[in-house]
Amino acid sequence: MKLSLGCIADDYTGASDLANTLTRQGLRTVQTIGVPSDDLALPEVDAVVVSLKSRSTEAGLAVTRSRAAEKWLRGRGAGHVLFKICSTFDSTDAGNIGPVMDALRTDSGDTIVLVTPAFPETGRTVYMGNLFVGPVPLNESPLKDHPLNPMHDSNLVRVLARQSKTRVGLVDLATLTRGAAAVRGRLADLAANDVGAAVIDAVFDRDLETIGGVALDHRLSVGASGIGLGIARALVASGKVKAGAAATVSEFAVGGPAGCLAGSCSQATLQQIANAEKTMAVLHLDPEQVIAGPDEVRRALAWAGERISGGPVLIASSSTPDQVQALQSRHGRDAAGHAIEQAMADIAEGLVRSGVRRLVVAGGETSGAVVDRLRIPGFLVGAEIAAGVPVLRAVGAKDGAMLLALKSGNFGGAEFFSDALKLMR
Ligand SMILES: Nc1ncnc2c1ncn2[C@@H]1O[C@H](COP(=O)(O)OP(=O)(O)OP(=O)(O)O)[C@@H](O)[C@H]1O
Ligand SMILES: O=C(O)[C@@H](O)C(=O)CO
Repeated sequence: MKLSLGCIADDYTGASDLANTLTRQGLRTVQTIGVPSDDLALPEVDAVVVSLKSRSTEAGLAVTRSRAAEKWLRGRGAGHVLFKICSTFDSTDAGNIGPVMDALRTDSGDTIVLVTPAFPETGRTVYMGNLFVGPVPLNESPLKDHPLNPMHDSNLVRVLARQSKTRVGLVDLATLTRGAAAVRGRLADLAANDVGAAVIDAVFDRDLETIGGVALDHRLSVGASGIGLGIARALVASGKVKAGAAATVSEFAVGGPAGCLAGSCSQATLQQIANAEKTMAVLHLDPEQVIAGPDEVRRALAWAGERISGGPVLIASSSTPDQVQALQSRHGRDAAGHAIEQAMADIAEGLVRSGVRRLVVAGGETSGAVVDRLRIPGFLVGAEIAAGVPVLRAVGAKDGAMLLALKSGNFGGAEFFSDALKLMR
């Protein structure tokens, strides 16, 4: 297997978002959980998205894991590697986007790296280096209240410069609009001035197509699904990937009981949970009790056990920003987050033990904890539930056939949970 594109995603929902985008553009794509072991039978594919849980870990660990993934991908022939970050640039001044980018740039030998989290289909656009979420700058969006990576600066040149050892420059929309040659010229000027990373504006998919073509001159790029779309279209346009070759994923029904878990506290998820109350049984965990010990997990599993044969259930730890802040001030941000993630993984494990084979999970970190606990080594991409969220069919799972949907916190429409289950037969 010789890969046309290798991808390293810093969380699992982000990985399935990217795998979805690549598949929709015609690339045969598989999402793996971590660096695949040699005995994992992978189908013939154009792209592999290695999912890491490295967005919110200590930066050194994120670097080590990302380098191992890059080595594996290069070893399978990937000439270009995309480091997939969040379309809302989730990170702190300690990392991890800058440190991982720096390390991968050194390994790849590139003088300059293109960086853009733009993903217009989900309202993420970049102008003059400033990231917008829908109509508002990042720092005015709900991301300012993110439980792990609150974003208070929308200027990505500044944000990345605080994280990276290299100088960071900008390729603005005016340059991009003049075409690929103008972008190449600007990159050459920046590189000549010792700038190692260039944030590039993008507002429309056509901007990403230009960016994708230029990115393939290099061995590394950094961004969200939008740049993935651009690169995929460039690979197809250049004939390196045969258009429409994407494998059709088996559609056989998995059936049985279905469960949903929400650990995301994003505004979008809170609204989706409120709407789910109309169509399924919903249990709101008491986060304080989750941290106190295992009884809250037992209570949740007993509650689910009484209802699951009658229809899908949703179990949520999600709270409002004020409640999240209060909990974090009592227990610490990381300790609270970790305890709740592990409780969600315990609940997922219990649900699967009781026969659930269709599972929807909301939240990147939450999804990471759940998928790790279920020891699922990889996924093939099925139908698209919402922009950036596909149905995933597990490959090589010890529990046999299984369908999952891993929803990024901010993604999906108001009825996401029922929309997902309608497609997860
Ligand atoms: N009630 C709560 N109070 C404090 N923290 C919580 C609560 N419920 C969940 N959490 C934690 O908040 C974090 C949510 O992160 P997660 O990545 O799962 O969602 P997200 O950030 O909205 O999604 P994404 O990363 O896909 O955008 C997790 O660490 C989770 O354990
Ligand atoms: O890019 C995004 O917004 C998502 O794929 C994601 O990474 C959220 O965790």
